[in-house]
Amino acid sequence: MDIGIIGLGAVGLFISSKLSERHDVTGYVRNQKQLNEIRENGIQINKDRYQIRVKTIERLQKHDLIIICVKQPHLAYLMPILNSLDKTCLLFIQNGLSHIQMIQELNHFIMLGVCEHGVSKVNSHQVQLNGLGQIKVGDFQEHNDAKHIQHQLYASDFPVFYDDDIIQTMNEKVIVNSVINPLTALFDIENGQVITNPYLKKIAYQLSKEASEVLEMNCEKSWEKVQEVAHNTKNNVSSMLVDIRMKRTTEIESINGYIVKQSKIDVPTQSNMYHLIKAKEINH
Ligand SMILES: NC(=O)C1=CN([C@@H]2O[C@H](COP(=O)(O)OP(=O)(O)OC[C@H]3O[C@@H](n4cnc5c(N)ncnc54)[C@H](OP(=O)(O)O)[C@@H]3O)[C@@H](O)[C@H]2O)C=CC1
Ligand SMILES: CC(C)(CO)C(=O)C(=O)O
Repeated sequence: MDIGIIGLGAVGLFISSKLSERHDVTGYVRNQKQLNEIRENGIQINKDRYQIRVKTIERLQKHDLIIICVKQPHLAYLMPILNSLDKTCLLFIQNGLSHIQMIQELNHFIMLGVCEHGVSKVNSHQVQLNGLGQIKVGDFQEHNDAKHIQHQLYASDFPVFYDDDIIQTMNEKVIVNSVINPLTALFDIENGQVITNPYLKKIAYQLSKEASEVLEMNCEKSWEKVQEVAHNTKNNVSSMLVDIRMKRTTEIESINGYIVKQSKIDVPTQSNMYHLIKAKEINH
């Protein structure tokens, strides 16, 4: 397949490299320095090197599939650029849920994805794989072809699965992120401490409960999932903590902000997380 990948951060670099083994991959970046470094060094994951074509975003062209791996705050900028392309398949891989509204306006076949790999960016052309997980993809609208595309993307060392209820899976993930991400970002701690510190664990439970009520999910199952992810990724630095450390805008609007906006009931712990992270962002 001819595949374009927008955003060569942790997730984009990882996906581009793995797909480049079987597909024709073009990565799109927004700064010339990163472009030069990838052209010069290729992409490095742990000790392996991969070569892909790389261009700046202004030169985006149509591909059979375009995978969008930028963070939520950067999606709005891409909307007119994507809409100027002839109709094709777009796959959005973001944490959070606020993009669901935005992408409805796109005149393309749209798929959504959930990334469960643990990857962190070492520098502009190098990522570290902390844990091989999987990617789940599903159709956003009816009559799409996510199953067919999933089949083409799948490889045993790069598992991609079809999910016939991707929104449900994204709801489950946003609950986990609404607990782990702000707590780790506020206290500058690794994921595991959210459940090993007894005081934080109480707040974590309250966050999980509020989010589950708003999204009409089973509270106990959600809490089990939060604990499972916190345990399995106990030594990870969450993506929100990475953003806070790098003094970048976080995805709080699309995670806790989304839950607060969706809520018809009072969700004080979720609302507090939202305001505390926004307060930290102001200091950047
Ligand atoms: N990292 C992880 O393990 C996981 C991440 N996710 C989710 O995946 C998404 C991506 O995360 P992650 O890869 O960690 O994020 P990163 O911040 O590492 O990467 C995002 C990349 O997008 C680039 N970018 C932003 N705007 C543009 C643009 N207009 N054109 C081209 N490139 C652009 C950024 O460029 P620049 O460097 O120039 O700013 C950056 O390289 C997020 O929603 C995240 O929550 C989900 C699961 C796990
Ligand atoms: C699951 C978790 C919390 C893993 O770090 C994540 O998705 C993130 O950091 O955004």
